[in-house]
Amino acid sequence: MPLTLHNVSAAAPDDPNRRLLSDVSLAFEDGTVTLLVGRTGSGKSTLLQLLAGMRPPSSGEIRLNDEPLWRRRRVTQPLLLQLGLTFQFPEQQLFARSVRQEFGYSLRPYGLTAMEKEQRIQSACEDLGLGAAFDPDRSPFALSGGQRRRLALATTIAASPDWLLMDEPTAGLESAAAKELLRYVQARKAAKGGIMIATHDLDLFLPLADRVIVLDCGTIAADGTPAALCGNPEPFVQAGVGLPSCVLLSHALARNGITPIPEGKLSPEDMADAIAERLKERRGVAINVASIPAECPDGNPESESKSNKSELHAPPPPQSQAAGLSQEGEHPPAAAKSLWYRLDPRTNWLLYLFMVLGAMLQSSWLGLVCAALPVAAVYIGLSRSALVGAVKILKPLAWFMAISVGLAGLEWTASSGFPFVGFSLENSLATGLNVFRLFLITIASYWFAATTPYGRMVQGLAWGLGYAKRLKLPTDSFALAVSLMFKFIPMIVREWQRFSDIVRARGKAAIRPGTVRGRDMPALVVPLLLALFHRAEEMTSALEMKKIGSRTALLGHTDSLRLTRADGLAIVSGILLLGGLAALRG
Ligand SMILES: Nc1ncnc2c1ncn2[C@@H]1O[C@H](COP(=O)(O)OP(=O)(O)OP(=O)(O)O)[C@@H](O)[C@H]1O
Repeated sequence: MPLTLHNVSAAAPDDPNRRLLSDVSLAFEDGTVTLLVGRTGSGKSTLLQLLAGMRPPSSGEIRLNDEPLWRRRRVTQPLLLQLGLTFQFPEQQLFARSVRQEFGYSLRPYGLTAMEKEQRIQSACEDLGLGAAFDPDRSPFALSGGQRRRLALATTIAASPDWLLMDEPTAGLESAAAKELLRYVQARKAAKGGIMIATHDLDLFLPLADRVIVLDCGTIAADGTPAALCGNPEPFVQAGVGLPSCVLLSHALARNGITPIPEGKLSPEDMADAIAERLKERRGVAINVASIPAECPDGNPESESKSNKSELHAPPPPQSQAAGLSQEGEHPPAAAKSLWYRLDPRTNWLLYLFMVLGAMLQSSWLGLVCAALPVAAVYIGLSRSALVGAVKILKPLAWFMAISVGLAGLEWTASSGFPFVGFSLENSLATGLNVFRLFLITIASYWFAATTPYGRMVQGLAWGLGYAKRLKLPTDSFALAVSLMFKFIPMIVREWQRFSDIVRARGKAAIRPGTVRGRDMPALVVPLLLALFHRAEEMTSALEMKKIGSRTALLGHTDSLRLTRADGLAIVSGILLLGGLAALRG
């Protein structure tokens, strides 16, 4: 049952013109272990997610057992059941009250009997060396970090998918646990389907891999057996992966006059045997060390100097990758050409405050509808990803609004001893007015967070607070709270996206990407909240540290702030609109 990609490309969700993968054609055969290697941001996770049916390709086709994976923007459940994806930091996906329930969630789509489930759990725990230490009724949160990581991997392994796709499975695993995983991969090789591992840990996985695919800027830079690539390791160097230890050792031995280790000796044990063999030969034959050039690994001075050169002059990371490495939220998306992204942050602050004040001032529905118009207008020209993020935040808020308005209208009366439920439109509308105001303020806040990179936001704030400081007002704590709040809003959207991908992969729901089933909500919300608490804690400490280090560091520098004509126009329009809204209230 081969898994194939034909001319597959993938675009960035926030910019259809930015390609994360370009024209990739690959075929994966049963019984193979394939490594995906490449520097960070080269597209390994993107490729795994495409193969797992997590996101559709922007062009090209993916087929499993000769059937197209995607039909009408969905992957059918029978195909999804054959694919198992483990994410980076898998321990963050845990949510259930017990280890057994955690497995239960991952196994539910497979319709197994209770006994089959129990066997799968036992076997997956043993496979990952969790056996004896593991009580299925224990809370997963009572486990150590490494055990949680293994448990999360075990939940996918227990489902026994034909194609097991693992993203950095050994990151953060202790060496013994990594060896258990290695043993599992080795043992599973004979089963139907195959295994794909995106990894930076070449040394660990090379000896058992059948194939290595080197990715560079979303394209296939090399595709071959480990032995062939170690024999000609230039693609590793070109793609910024670095040379595996077996190649480095071979080079070092050659420099010391020991003939390079034959191809295919990739594990420490095999290399040790080969070295012992060479040393035995050496005792018999006197080797003229001086005849081997000092810089030459394989007797070919050209290849070494070439490889050294490329190591020293590795190509700079491509733009797309540089973007991937940049600070979260520090740069607007590439597609972001609209006016809002180009304004000075002080203008964005003012427009945001005008929108909030405009909404706060209104006490009638007519006033609120008028206040909603400029809030809607500023969304014109936002990038696609910003709009998608806004919908994600606003949808649950709209539900909350509808439910609150409905509940607020309910009236309980006890006439003739019977409880009677009535409905007061007046009460309902009064609540609706307040909730709608909150809705507008949230939309305005999201607009501000989406259009103003965090660093610029802080600069704008610093400028304003500079004046407050002169009046001896306590500005630092205020700055800290505001900075945290605005850094947090886009982070919620990103984390929601990440965890909704994880529950889709675990729950095997044949639904469109970006949607989540009601029954998957606990598996989404619990890890999401935990991750957000964790991030909030980290951010608060980091910002506090900055504050302690220097009272002004938190607020940053304001030298790069420049007001342009467009800023002037935007501010004047904002003031006029606010004046109009204030008059409306009067
Ligand atoms: N949801 C997204 N929106 C925009 N860009 C994205 C998104 N996901 C990934 N990218 C970009 O796609 C490129 C490839 O990312 P990917 O995660 O596939 O790389 P990787 O090789 O797995 O990196 P690593 O080794 O760090 O995990 C990066 O430049 C990244 O910034």
